[in-house]
Amino acid sequence: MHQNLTPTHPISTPLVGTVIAVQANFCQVQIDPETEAVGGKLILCTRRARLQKIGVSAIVGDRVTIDEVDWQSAKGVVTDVFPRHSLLDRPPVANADRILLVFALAEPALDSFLLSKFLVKAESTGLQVSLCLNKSDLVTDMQRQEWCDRLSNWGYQPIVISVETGVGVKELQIELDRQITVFAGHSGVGKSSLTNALIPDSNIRVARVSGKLSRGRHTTRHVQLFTMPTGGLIADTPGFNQPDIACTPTELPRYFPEIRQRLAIAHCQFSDCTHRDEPNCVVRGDWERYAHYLDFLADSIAWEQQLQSQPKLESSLKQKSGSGKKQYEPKLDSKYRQISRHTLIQSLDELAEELDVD
Ligand SMILES: Nc1nc2c(ncn2[C@@H]2O[C@H](COP(=O)(O)OP(=O)(O)OP(=O)(O)O)[C@@H](O)[C@H]2O)c(=O)[nH]1
Ligand SMILES: [Zn+2]
Repeated sequence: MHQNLTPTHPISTPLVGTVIAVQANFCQVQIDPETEAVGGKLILCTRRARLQKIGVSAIVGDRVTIDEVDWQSAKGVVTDVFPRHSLLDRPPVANADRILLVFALAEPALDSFLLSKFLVKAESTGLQVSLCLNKSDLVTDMQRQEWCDRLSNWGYQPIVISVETGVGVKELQIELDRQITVFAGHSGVGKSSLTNALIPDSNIRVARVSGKLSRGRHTTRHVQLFTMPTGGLIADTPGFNQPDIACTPTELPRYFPEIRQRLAIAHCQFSDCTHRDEPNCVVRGDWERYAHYLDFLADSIAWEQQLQSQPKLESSLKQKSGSGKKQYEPKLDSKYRQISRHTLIQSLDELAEELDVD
């Protein structure tokens, strides 16, 4: 897969791809891998003026059509942004399929309360949540098994790996095939090591460039998707590292598989049961994370009270109802900022340089 090679025969446009990096009004789009002759190529794009006028912006993960491609310079124009099937706010990622929570079995020691908090935060996105336990080389088989059994009671089947020895890494890569996965987890668990293990040599350059870009002078919050050889895309971002409980007491029970299981087979007497001290509650009981639930319930009550005392914020996404499936339309910018052609070309070239595009 070579970048910036002019195809030997005409390519019919528009082409469809995924936005893998965004900065200001520019984005890098990876053409869908199955596209004939140009699949996998990276095209640096501006947004078509019409999209800019109506304020449609593209974020990382967006599916877009591109046109007016100059194959010599690998530059083009985004002509349309497809509706999103999911939207994460922090980090801003469209169409993510799954959150992969990475924790270490040791160094740092696995803290069940912190893990629980991360899990609740991950569940609150509504995306599929998977748990990956790294550094299996630092624990005995028995310790590993104990954690797996314990987490199975929480409703999770962890994927156990060791980036150090390579155990489980290939299997994880296959598992993440054809999806957009957002990595989350606190510092030191091995997220960066895992990202490097999952990205082949040819992409390491991108990872390094990303580091440079994230320190770049125009950059505020940078997210980038990396392509794995299996075709899956991963985002390793700092956005998830504060697992604060930011949901209402009504929402909280949905984020515990144990509670979901209990409520699937029985009902509490009160439909608005908080599962704390109400009579005939089917949730309250002798299960490991019930204490965590009570703790987070107190946080969620405080969060809701704080929210109610604040002026209502405008929703950051516009939900389209229809076919029964949730869809999110790209949000409209509140302002349309006119950029001079000179600034546009200059910024495009700067971005191209930063992204290391010839
Ligand atoms: N023994 C062992 N050490 C590992 C493994 N994976 C990563 N490490 C080490 O753990 C340390 C932290 O790894 P990083 O990849 O920097 O962790 P991170 O989660 O990206 O941390 P931040 O960059 O701080 O967010 C490094 O010293 C790694 O070499 C593993 O599977 N086994
Ligand atoms: Zn109850």
